[in-house]
Amino acid sequence: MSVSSVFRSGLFDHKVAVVTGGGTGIGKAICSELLQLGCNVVIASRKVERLEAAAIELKKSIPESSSARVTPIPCNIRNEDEVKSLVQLVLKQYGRIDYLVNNGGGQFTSPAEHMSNKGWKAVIDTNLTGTFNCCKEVYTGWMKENGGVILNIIADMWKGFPGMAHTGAARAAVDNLTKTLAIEWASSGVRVNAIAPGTIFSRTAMENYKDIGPLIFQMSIPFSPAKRLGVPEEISPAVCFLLSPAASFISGATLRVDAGQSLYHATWQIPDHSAWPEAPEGENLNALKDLLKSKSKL
Ligand SMILES: CCCCC/C=C/C(=O)SCCNC(=O)CCNC(=O)[C@H](O)C(C)(C)COP(=O)(O)OP(=O)(O)OC[C@H]1O[C@@H](n2cnc3c(N)ncnc32)[C@H](O)[C@@H]1OP(=O)(O)O
Ligand SMILES: NC(=O)C1=CN([C@@H]2O[C@H](COP(=O)(O)OP(=O)(O)OC[C@H]3O[C@@H](n4cnc5c(N)ncnc54)[C@H](OP(=O)(O)O)[C@@H]3O)[C@@H](O)[C@H]2O)C=CC1
Repeated sequence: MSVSSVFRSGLFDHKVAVVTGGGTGIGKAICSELLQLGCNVVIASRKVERLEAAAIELKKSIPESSSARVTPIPCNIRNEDEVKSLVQLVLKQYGRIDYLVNNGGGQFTSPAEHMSNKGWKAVIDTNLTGTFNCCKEVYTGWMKENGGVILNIIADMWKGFPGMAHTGAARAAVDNLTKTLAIEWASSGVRVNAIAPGTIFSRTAMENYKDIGPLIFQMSIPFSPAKRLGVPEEISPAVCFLLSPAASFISGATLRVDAGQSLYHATWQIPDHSAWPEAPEGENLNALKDLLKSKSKL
């Protein structure tokens, strides 16, 4: 099926997507695009006021000719009971869940040695366990019998994630979970994929890092081959593609939407030091020492 026919033919009409963190940043751009395509959207996250304000804003973007609706449902994805209740509420209201986008998540910056156990757990519970909770409840509640598509948002953790060890570990785990679920749930007709964004600017993403937010986003620019930051509207088309029938043979894949950032420099600076263990004695080490001596004479 060609991409143009998918996006023109109303294949998202009357479908239902649950998007965690759908009221801000990347999630909001995904919802906006799905609504444009005729899909009903449920946005789920913790901060009720912000969620409801986002739903009002998103409603305004729905074309008059469209029957698509947006529904805010408060939910902390870390809490299994709240996720169960989210799925039940969506099924009660809409009677189906065609798409799950696990976008809700985040972290704080800290060297690993200074992370408290509580902080580590908060990030693992949010990004790994929260994603698992949503996948499991949507699968058992609907997709097991009816099929569907799951899309997990992860991060550029391919070279480790110095400064954010908790999220690096959680996102790498979700990358692996994506592959496992793609196989375990294939026989239900469920496709499971992930997207790993590069550094994506939005006001809400920046504000999460408080005073250092503007600095860390600005400092990221030289580390992108694009020499600019991405914006949420550069992630949402890839999400819609992977949800759509145009991706009907894609499962267990992680798509990097990062302008090549993951192939380029790492941001973490390693200071000069002499703490590394010595290389073994021998002719190669002697030759290396000779090289360094001659270099120091230059
Ligand atoms: C430019 C670089 C970009 C890198 C690429 C990635 C970018 C993004 O992902 S941008 C999106 C950012 N958005 C978010 O992060 C939103 C969601 N984030 C959160 O909700 C928090 O960061 C959270 C995951 C840690 C959850 O926080 P919260 O609900 O407040 O959790 P707790 O109250 O249970 O706190 C638990 C515990 O966590 C530690 N902690 C939290 N924040 C910090 C911090 N800023 N610095 C150090 N430690 C932190 C702390 O131990 C907390 O316990 P208490 O000390 O008892 O409060
Ligand atoms: N911006 C970037 O550079 C990158 C972002 N990402 C990831 O993309 C996703 C979206 O981030 P982005 O839009 O940039 O940033 P935002 O901070 O705008 O979005 C994070 C969203 O997650 C929701 N959320 C956080 N914790 C929970 C929870 N426990 N339960 C339910 N919802 C939760 C937040 O809502 P609330 O606080 O109301 O719960 C918020 O809507 C996140 O997972 C992020 O880590 C990945 C790579 C890069």
